[in-house]
Amino acid sequence: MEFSTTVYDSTHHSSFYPRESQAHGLSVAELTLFINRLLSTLELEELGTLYFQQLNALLPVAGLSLTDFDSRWVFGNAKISSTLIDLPLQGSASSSGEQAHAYYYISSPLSLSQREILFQLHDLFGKQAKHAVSHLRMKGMATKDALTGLGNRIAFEQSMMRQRSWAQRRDEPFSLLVLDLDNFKQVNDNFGHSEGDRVLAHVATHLVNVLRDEDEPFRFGGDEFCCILDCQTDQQLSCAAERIKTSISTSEYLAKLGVSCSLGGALYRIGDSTNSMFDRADSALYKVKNSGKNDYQAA
Ligand SMILES: Nc1nc2c(ncn2[C@@H]2O[C@H](COP(=O)(O)OP(=O)(O)OP(=O)(O)O)[C@@H](O)[C@H]2O)c(=O)[nH]1
Repeated sequence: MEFSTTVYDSTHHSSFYPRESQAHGLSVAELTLFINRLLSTLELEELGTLYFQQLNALLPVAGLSLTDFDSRWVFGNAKISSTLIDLPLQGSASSSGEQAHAYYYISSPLSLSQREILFQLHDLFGKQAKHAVSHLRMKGMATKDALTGLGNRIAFEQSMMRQRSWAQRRDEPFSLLVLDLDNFKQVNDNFGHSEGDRVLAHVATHLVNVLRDEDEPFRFGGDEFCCILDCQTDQQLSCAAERIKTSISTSEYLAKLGVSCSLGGALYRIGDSTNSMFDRADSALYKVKNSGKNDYQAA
């Protein structure tokens, strides 16, 4: 079987590809692993899973199986040879606008009818995959705050539901921090709304940078943010809060505008609803607000 090196060179993901010497006779498991790794970098796992699962299930109907092909997805253009079928996947453009293709390297000649079946299956599942991608994009838009890129209130509610059910099953608490900016209104009043927007985006970047991967920041609304944290004790929660406070208070940009932050935190208690946990953290926050701001209190 011949491999076109142009295909390898034309991708941005060459490190994910099996070396040429390994590329013959890939097992379905290896192929799936490889596809999943590639797709996970493109944030299109669902698309790939849907497409290949369904295609895989139906290929035997046509007397074919994935072991007949060395199939892979790449972005960009590739040269098509007699040993290659290139099927662009509609609606799968990457963020840079390139489209995903499924390439089938054919180890043995296909009959015309086999090719025809492959094209039809691709067409059918490609369309479904396209819908899946649109759905994911819409879901992303519905749960993201457009200004900061953080999860919005809907995402917060969803995440709290997951965390609470996990905490109940595992009997492991988690934590919630509520953060409200101090003196934010004066930025809008003195420098305009767009400067205020810049401050909100700046704070969001600080949260993303300072939190661990397993912790999640959200914009709750206005100048209020929430963080769901993998902290299981008051001490861990207080450490995380201090890290955030230090990060915000050492920003020269925010200091120049006179903006700091107040924080309230609550640890999950068995039987807590999202509201009861939020209310505890929020009352701690308002105690801080009423006693001079720019500090942290636990509930
Ligand atoms: N620029 C901008 N401002 C917003 C946005 N959403 C809410 N605001 C403004 O944020 C301000 C929030 O008010 P407060 O929290 O009372 O203001 P503050 O000065 O931080 O008050 P303290 O919390 O007591 O320090 C209001 O002026 C809102 O108009 C937004 O998306 N962009």
